[in-house]
Amino acid sequence: MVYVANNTPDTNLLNLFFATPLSVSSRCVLFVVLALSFILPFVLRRSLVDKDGHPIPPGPLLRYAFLRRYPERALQAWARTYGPLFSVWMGNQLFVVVSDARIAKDLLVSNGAIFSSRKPYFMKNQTILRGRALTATPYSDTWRQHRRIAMQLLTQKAIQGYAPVLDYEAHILVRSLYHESKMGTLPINPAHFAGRYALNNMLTISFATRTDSTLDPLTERALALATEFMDLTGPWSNMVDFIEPLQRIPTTTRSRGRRLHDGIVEVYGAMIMRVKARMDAGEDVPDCLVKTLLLTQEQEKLDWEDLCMLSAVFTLGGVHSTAGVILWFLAHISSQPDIQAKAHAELDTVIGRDYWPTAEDEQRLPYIRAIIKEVERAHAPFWMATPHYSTEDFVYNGMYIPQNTVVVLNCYNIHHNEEKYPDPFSFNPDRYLGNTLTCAESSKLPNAMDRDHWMFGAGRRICPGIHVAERELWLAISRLLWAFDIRALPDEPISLEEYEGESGRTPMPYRVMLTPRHDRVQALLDAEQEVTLMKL
Ligand code: HEM
Repeated sequence: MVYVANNTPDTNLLNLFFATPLSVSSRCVLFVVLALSFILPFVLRRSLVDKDGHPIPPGPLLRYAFLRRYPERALQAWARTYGPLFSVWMGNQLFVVVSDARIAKDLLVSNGAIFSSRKPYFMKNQTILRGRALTATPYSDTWRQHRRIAMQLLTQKAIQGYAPVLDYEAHILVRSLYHESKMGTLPINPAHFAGRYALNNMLTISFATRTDSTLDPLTERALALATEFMDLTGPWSNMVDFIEPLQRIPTTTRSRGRRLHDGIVEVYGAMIMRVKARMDAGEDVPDCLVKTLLLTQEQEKLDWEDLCMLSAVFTLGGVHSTAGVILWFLAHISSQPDIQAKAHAELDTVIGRDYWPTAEDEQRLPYIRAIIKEVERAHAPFWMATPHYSTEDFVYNGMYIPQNTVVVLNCYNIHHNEEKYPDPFSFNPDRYLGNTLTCAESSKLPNAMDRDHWMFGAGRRICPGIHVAERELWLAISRLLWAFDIRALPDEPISLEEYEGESGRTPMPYRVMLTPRHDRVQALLDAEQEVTLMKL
């Protein structure tokens, strides 16, 4: 299994000192640099004001080099102390943390022209993605051009074109879980299945292909790259991102980043060449991202790295995130028999047992929709979205946000706001009953407090995969509920607090029992077989 995260970023000073091959003098220099980063009093906090004397938002005095595991806990504690807009220094970088929906809208949406860039993070954006792949591209004409190209495949209309594929993959997901768990008689770890589901959807959209088993080497390789990406790209888990001298020494993290870059180019480069070979041979390759990229490469002036990174980004961004929500759903619902009973009652009344939910049934199943939105709120896979970066000085409510500040959307706090979500730590789908909007529609509401949640980020950088992700989640979750009674094992409690991953979060490995709810399940599942579209 490769879906288990390998969490060893350079978040540990001792690692850095003892695991890195350095001379004594280099160690001394490193020590001084680190000591300065940690100990220096924070003159800057007091002296950093704009020309009119506005101070930066309040925040902790100590300068942090990085935040350890579960940074949302520190952010929540600081938000309580310093308020919904506070600042914190990480090494040499000023962060402003937004913990309130209204402020998020004011800054990231209404002032999107200023708050839509990306910090040139050493690990993610310079070493791994080389400033490409949309998510690493600064707010610029290049970003606009790449986003336009990507969006051609991701609009509501475009996804209608491959709706049958999404439907089929959801079928295969439930079918594989059913058969691999020996018709629900054995406990099963759903991670690899959810991963392959999301992976196949992204492979179809990007490369017009799919994997045909969890043992397929491409499944292993692509999921491993996506896992490594999530582990290496936390917004503040890598010290090397914030202490520049460290970028010049050969740390383990730096080598992992370079290897990951090379792995992405190797794997996705080879897949691009396969699509090209099919097109050159006159095959009518179905519409997909790579076909679009190859057909427009000259006109759009895309180089080889652009092709590799753009074709990889759907898989890097759209696999662990979507699979993560499915895994959080199963983890949570497996100990919620009452909620399942209500969901099953709705399914039996509206859909019946001869067939299962399709994309068209969404508005007819309000309780299932509400469960999905509640999972997205309570278990968003990114508690801090992807940080934005300011490109101009800005003053907000008397607080100065200098140019080149990292702006973090603190979804954890926003999703646990008492005013918007009473009793926020309880899992209560009822809070979303009556909400008929998609996440994309909700993100455009004028009143920030009316929005369903912020799982897909905000403003001009909002996740471009929002439509396809919503469709995937709907099909997978509504069908898992239709097919199974989902139960945790009495002696294997599932943690809803701990997780793996530094940027995207997935639950710690767990097993559940998936017991078929009725005797129509097998017949329906066996109506489809696994197919191979193209062997890579
Ligand atoms: C449940 C699933 C998903 C979640 C929770 C999610 C979440 C996010 C978030 C929080 C961001 C950052 C937004 C911001 O900067 O404000 C983002 C960006 C992005 N997502 Fe997703 N995403 C998901 C699925 C997908 C899928 C399926 C795709 C591809 C088809 C995708 C592609 C991207 C890309 C390319 C970006 C970078 C956009 C940019 O910087 O302009 N995501 N996503």
